[in-house]
Amino acid sequence: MENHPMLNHLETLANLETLVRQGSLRPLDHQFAKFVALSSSQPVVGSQAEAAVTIDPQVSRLVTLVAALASYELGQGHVCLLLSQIDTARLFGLPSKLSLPLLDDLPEPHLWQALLAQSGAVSDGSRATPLVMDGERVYLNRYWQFEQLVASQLRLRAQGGGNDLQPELMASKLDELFARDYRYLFAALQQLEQQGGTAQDRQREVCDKLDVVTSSALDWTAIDAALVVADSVEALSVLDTLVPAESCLNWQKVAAAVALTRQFAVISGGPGTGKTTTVAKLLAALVTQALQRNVRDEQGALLLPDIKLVAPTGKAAARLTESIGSAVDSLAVDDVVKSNIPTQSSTIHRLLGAIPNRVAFRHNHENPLHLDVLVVDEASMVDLPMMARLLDALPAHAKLILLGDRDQLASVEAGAVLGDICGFAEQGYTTEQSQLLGQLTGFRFQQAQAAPSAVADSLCMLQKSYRFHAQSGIGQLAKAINSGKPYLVELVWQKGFRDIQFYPLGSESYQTMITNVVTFYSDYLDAIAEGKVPGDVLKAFAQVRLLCAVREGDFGVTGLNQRIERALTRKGKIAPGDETWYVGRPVMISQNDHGLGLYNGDIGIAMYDSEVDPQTGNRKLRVYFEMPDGTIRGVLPSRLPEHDTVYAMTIHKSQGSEFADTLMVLPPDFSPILTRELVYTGVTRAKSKLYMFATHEVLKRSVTMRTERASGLASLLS
Ligand SMILES: Nc1ncnc2c1ncn2[C@@H]1O[C@H](COP(=O)(O)OP(=O)(O)OP(=O)(O)O)[C@@H](O)[C@H]1O
Repeated sequence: MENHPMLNHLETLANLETLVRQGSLRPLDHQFAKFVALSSSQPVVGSQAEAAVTIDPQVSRLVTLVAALASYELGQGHVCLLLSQIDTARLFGLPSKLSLPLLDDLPEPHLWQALLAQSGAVSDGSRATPLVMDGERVYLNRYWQFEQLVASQLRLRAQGGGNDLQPELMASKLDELFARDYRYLFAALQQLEQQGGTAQDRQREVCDKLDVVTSSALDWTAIDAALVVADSVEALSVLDTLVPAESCLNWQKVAAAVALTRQFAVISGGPGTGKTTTVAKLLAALVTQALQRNVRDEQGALLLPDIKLVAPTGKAAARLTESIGSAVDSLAVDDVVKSNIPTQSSTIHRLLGAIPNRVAFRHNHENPLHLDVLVVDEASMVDLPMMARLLDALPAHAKLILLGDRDQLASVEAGAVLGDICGFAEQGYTTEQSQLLGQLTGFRFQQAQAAPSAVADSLCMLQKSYRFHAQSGIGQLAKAINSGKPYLVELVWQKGFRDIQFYPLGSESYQTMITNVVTFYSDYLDAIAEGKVPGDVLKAFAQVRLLCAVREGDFGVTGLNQRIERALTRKGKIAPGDETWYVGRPVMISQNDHGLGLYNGDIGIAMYDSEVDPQTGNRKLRVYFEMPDGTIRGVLPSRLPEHDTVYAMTIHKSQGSEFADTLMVLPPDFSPILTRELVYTGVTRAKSKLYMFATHEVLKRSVTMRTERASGLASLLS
């Protein structure tokens, strides 16, 4: 009886159940372990295990624990459990006195692989088992399948796509679209003249504005002589010969060329590096190519690419609609080209056809999407399951372009798809791709040292920010944070940039933070009081946000929301009384409601309806939202899906948004949630001004901590 397998399952399960009761484990993890424990009692049919081991109690005990661990890791954002990285003293993040007894008579983790292979609940993916083991990685079966699908689709699409490319036509189109614009250089030179800039300063501006890469090969005496006499933008065109195209490298042009040559491309870059501008030009090139090809369908209609634009959240989709709209507007191309580039974006959920109360979507490989080109913005927010569903629904011929910032936080749910893909960016291009890109752009490329990954030819990283110039503290701070070197971050604060302000955390600065927030939020509340339309009120609210790293406590979203609410009430800006709902209450949706078209992360503000209800003679309080297409919708509070007050929000939830004034607070005690990616994401939400409230110590430690997400995607793509 002592070695009875069920007794052992039960023992492990009982331990796991205790952890659930203590709040250390999710009920879901326990349930999954229970399910796996049952499956594990089925030996592998026809295997050696069936004959020799049948149901080894140690195996079933181990597989039960591993199932709970894999499920727990998934909850932490990891796609799989890495057996080699199991810390026996900290299972489920527990202290060692609780962790070690869970292992009891189990062997050291380096022996687990062999034991797990004997379980009926584990396979290499060739059988329908709840767990899949791939080397040292253990997956929940569905997640293994998602990863396989994403990897195989990306590998496939990264190979081709340039077959119908017309290199000469596209090369001249790219030359036109990415032609040098001397206006920026002229403006910079004028500013330098006012400041008494030197020849060295002028040289720096030329290198920066014209993307010079081989500066030593240029005749700087002749160039400077031309610069000092140039009295107009046109006069700078002498630089066409003095600074020839071969000495420059415009990465935006390269990014567009990469996307022309592949069916799958990634354009990654920090805020304001021109991802949207580049994709607008790329779409113009694709439309031009189709117009010139002049292929018609049976009805005689011209065949033009069906282009769709999407983003993971409603907010991000609304931002994309706005930014691509203005990028397309400012393109120097024919109206017929412009009019065939869509500017309306939607959410990925909407594109895939969300079905209420179901995880499945209307579109999948059996019912693919109708499109030729798909642009996905804010791709760092797309988790592994969503990427898998998107790729599954993408028609075989379609081109997929991912835009995003690889340095931002990974998706809320499991995976770091964009980060994993971009890990190959430093490998360089293959000989074949270097030649093709050279033909398309006129630039010369260094070829990859070794055989690069299957996706390396699909990647382009944009480095130069057009939003944050050299005098911008936000840009410098973001760069320093990404370097992972705290002393560089410290140096940036010391330089005294006007757009960033650091407040060492303390009771005084805490009060300053609340006072600042109240002053900033007065703008949108005054707009309501002045009877402005909901669209304007939402715009005013979107100018400011307080971002927190954590949810609970005085430095978290919940505590700060209450404090801000009280402070605004004292100021007479809002009047909540005992009511949950009051005029001016801003809320964020935390649960998708497909029927209402409201999604997790959407922000609305409560205001009175402009019309009087004929029955009551009163005006109804509604919560107004901006929809992805830019329209405004008012919803009765009672109809809203789950939501929270949103004067303060987590940095996680702020992804895909930007605010003119961003206040950011880190808790006084360090915790593993505080990472470089978190701080970088928070800082780069600020467009004009950043106010940071933190201790130097916590900020320093956060900058050195990297988010690591276990996954096998990079190895499948290598
Ligand atoms: N090559 C360029 N020369 C001058 N200005 C540029 C260039 N590329 C982009 N810009 C300008 O920089 C700003 C940011 O560009 P864009 O919106 O394309 O960047 P983005 O990377 O998409 O930004 P975000 O991170 O906000 O999505 C815009 O005002 C755009 O007009």
